[in-house]
Amino acid sequence: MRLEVEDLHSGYGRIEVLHGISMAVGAGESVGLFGPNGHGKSTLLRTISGLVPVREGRVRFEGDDITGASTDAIVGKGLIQVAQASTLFPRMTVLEALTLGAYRNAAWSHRRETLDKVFAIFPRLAERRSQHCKTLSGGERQMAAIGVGLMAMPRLLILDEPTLGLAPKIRQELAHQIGLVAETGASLVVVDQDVDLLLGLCPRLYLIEKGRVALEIKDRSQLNHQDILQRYFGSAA
Ligand SMILES: Nc1ncnc2c1ncn2[C@@H]1O[C@H](COP(=O)(O)OP(=O)(O)OP(=O)(O)O)[C@@H](O)[C@H]1O
Repeated sequence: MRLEVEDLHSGYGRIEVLHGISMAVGAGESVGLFGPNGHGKSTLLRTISGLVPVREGRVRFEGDDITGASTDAIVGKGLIQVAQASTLFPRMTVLEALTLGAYRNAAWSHRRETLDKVFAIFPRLAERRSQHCKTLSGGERQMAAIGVGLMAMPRLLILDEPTLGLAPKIRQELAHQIGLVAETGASLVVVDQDVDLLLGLCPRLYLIEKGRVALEIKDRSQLNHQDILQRYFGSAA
């Protein structure tokens, strides 16, 4: 298993947000997380990445126990969480930001080949390599944020709502590109509100409700969209 999360508890101050989450991601597997707003998806991702402390439970990455490890150590192992696109370095060019993404030791010596792969997945980034990040459109900025993550040569890439706020057409383009990212061999964990998009990308999904795994969908062919809506919103509207 690339990632194993066992009975994970975490939260902020006196509030516990995750009440014992267990989940796993295999090598090269793409796993989707969805569920109502504010029920702990981002907290789960941030706890896995070491940004929020673990209170109870275990996180293992490629067999190593990384519970309580520093974010540096976690990133060093190739567990990469893509930053919010809005926090991309505004004054850097696309090329500078991408190059910075390769700072991890293991990735630096491969940065030229990796850059070619990133440009092959995201041709718009190649076209805009000299443009400042702050002048990119929302969709392009998201592509750049994922590109920066890819430059670190991730073993597992975490995407928290990559299509948030994007128009349907650009959302489709990005979904296709995330599919190409999955083909690079990196495992993916993707949170998105767009359940159709997740179903297209991820053979396995977890529904997160009230800080717990409410449902694991192992075979998407057995579940149609209506069923998910029923489960998710309490109606098949
Ligand atoms: N930095 C923080 N300090 C205190 N409480 C927080 C913090 N971040 C999140 N929370 C709270 O933790 C709970 C879970 O939030 P979280 O962002 O993990 O949910 P989510 O499922 O990712 O929702 P969304 O889809 O809206 O991002 C919410 O009640 C939220 O208000």
